Amino acid sequence: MSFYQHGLFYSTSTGKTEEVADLIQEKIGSAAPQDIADVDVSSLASYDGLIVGAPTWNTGADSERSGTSWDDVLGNIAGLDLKGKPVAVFGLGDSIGYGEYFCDAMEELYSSFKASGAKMVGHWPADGYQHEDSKALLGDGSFCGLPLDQDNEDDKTEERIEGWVAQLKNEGF
Ligand SMILES: Cc1cc2nc3c(=O)[nH]c(=O)nc-3n(C[C@H](O)[C@H](O)[C@H](O)COP(=O)(O)O)c2cc1C
Repeated sequence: MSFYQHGLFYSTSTGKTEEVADLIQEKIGSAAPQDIADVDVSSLASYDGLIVGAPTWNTGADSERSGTSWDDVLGNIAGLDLKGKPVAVFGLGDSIGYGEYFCDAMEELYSSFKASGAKMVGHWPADGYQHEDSKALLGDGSFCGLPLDQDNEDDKTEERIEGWVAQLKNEGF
């Protein structure tokens, strides 16, 4: 029996990231997903590990790409002390309609949590996606987290989550 407590936090505009958060919860067995809008971000420090997810909107902007409540709290998160805590990012996007900007907002979550000292886990190979480009690419052929495309590839989502969750467990999550 594990006494680790993992938190799962998301934001959404049209509900797709919330649906995916529910599926991730089912596969990993974390606590119920919470909308980051309903949370005092200082409480994030009380978890043993975090999974955090956002959609990408605000195409073409330099920052605040999620278009959701994350945009208001990422600065505060960067200032928290999450030293050594495993944190994994997922993102929702449209790899065809917005193929130059696929899941860009993942990069903003990644950078903010990384600045807090968190141990970033859950990088994911970019093979098998249809995007042209993304800020969330790390330069080594991987994304900084798990991108999911409910607009074009929802048939791949469950398998991707299962693979990612298995990887997180191998990475000490
Ligand atoms: C106006 C608009 C802008 C969008 N911009 C992007 C984008 O820049 N990059 C991307 O990957 N997806 C983009 N998308 C797709 C959404 O991220 C995608 O539909 C996502 O699943 C929505 O998640 P949500 O329902 O949780 O808000 C955009 C969608 C709309 C309608």
